[in-house]
Amino acid sequence: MIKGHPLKGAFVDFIKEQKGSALFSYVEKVEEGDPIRFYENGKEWYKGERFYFKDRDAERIFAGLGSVSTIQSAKDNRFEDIEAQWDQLMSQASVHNPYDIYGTGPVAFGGFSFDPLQSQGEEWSRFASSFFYVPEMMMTVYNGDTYITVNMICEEQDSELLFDRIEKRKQTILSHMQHPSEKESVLMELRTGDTCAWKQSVQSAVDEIERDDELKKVVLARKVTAVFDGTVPSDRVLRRLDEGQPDSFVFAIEAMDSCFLGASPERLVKKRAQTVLTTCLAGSTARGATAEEDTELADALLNDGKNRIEHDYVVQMIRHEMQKMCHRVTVPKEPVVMKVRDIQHLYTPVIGEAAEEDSILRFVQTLHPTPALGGLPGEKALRVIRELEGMDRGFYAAPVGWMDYRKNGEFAVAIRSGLVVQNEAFLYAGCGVVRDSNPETELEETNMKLRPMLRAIGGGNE
Ligand SMILES: C=C(O[C@@H]1C=C(C(=O)O)C=C[C@H]1O)C(=O)O
Ligand SMILES: [Mg+2]
Repeated sequence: MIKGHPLKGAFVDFIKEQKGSALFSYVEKVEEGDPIRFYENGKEWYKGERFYFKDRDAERIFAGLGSVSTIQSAKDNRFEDIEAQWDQLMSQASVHNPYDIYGTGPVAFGGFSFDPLQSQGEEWSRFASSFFYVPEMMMTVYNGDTYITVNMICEEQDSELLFDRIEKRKQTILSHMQHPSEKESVLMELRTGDTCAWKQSVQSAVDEIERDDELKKVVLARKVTAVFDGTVPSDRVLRRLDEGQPDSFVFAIEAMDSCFLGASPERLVKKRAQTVLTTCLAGSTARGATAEEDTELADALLNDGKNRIEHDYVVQMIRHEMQKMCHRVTVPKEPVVMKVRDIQHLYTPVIGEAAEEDSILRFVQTLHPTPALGGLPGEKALRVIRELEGMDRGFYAAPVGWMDYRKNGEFAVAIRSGLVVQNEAFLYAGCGVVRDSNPETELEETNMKLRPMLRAIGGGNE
C-alpha cells in the first residue's frame, strides 16, 4: 500500500463522481531523469506501447509508457476525427498540473500514415492509419528539468488498486537504473530492391513532368529490407540514433511487436500559443571529408539550379497555405544550408502567427504532405506516387509527434526512418524528382539518406 500520496484521495473521489471512464492526470517534478533509460526500463511492463520523441534542439524530450486510451481513426476526415476524440477525452478530464510547461500533463503521441488511400503493406499491419497513445506514464525533460505525468482511467471499484499499482511501477522504473540489455542480432542480408527499376520510375516521373505542364515535382521513395538472425533490438537502435544524431528529431513509436523509429531533420509544424513554426527542407548534397570541402559542397548546393527549384516548390506551397491560416507569416527570401551528420539540405524556416486556440492538427492536416515528401501540385503528385512507387510508405514521410491538452505540440516529418518487425527492418528513403533530375544522382541521394538508419541497425559504415 502506498499511503499518503497527496492525490490519491482526489483520484478516488473523482472516479467515484465520474463513475469511471474519465481521465485523471497529475504531474510531478523529479530530481533528474534520463528519458532513454525511462523508455528502456518501461519495457518489462509496457513493451508494444511506448514512444520517444526528442526535438531538433533537444529542448524538449518525451518518453511515454503504456496507453490508457488509444485514439484512432481510419475515416476520411481522420484529422478532425482524432481531434474530436481528444476533445471528448479532455472535456471530462481532471488535470493536476502545477507547472506551466508545454508537454507536461495529458499528451497524445502518435501520427498519421503518409497516404491512407495506399493499400496497406503487410509489414505495416500493426499500424492504424492514424493513432495516438495517451500514455499511462510519461517523462518530459524541458531545459534540464524533469517532469513525470501519470494518466489514469479506470472503473470505480479499481481506483485504489490502480493508483497504488502505478505509483509502485513509477518508483521502480525511476529507480531501476540498470536497464535489461537486449541481445544483439546479426545482420544476415540487406535487400536493396531493384535499383534499376527504381531509376526507371524516376525517369518515368521526369517524363510525366515534361508531359504535364501543371506537374512540377514528384517525390519518389524506395525501401531497403534488412534481415537479421534474431529479433532486431529496437531499444538499442533508438539509443544509437539518439547518441549519433544530436541535430535531428529522434522518435520511436511501438505498436505491438513493431517499432517505427528514425532521426529526421525535418519539422512539419510546431505550435505554441500563437506561434507556429514550419519548415521548407528540400535540396540535398553530401557532407565533405574536410571543413573546406564541406563548405564548397554547401556553396555549390546554394547555387545549384535544380536543387533551388526543388526547394522553391516547397516554399511556394508552404507560404501559400500558411498565409491562409495565419494573420502574419515570415518567410526568408533565400534558403540557408542545414547540416546533419550525413547530408546537407537547403532550409527555409517559416514562422506564422495564428489564433492561440487554433489546433496544431489543423496545420498538420493542411501542410501534410508538403512538396518535400509528396510533390506539386499535391493531389496530382500523390497519384503519380501511388502508380510508380508500388509500396506502402506506412508512417515513413508522415507526421509523427505530440499534442497537449491545449492543442499545442510538435510534429516531425518521419523521414530517415525505418520500421522494425521482429527479425526484419524496413528502411525508407526518397528524393524530390523535378524536370532536371538525373536518376543515377537521385539514387545516390537515397543511399545517403539511408545511412543514419543503416548505421543505427548495425549495418552501415561508421
Ligand atoms: C524524402 C526524403 O527527404 C526529403 C527530400 C529531400 C530532397 O530530395 O532533397 C530533402 C529533404 C527531405 O524533405 C527522405 O529523406 O527520404
Ligand atoms: Mg533532392
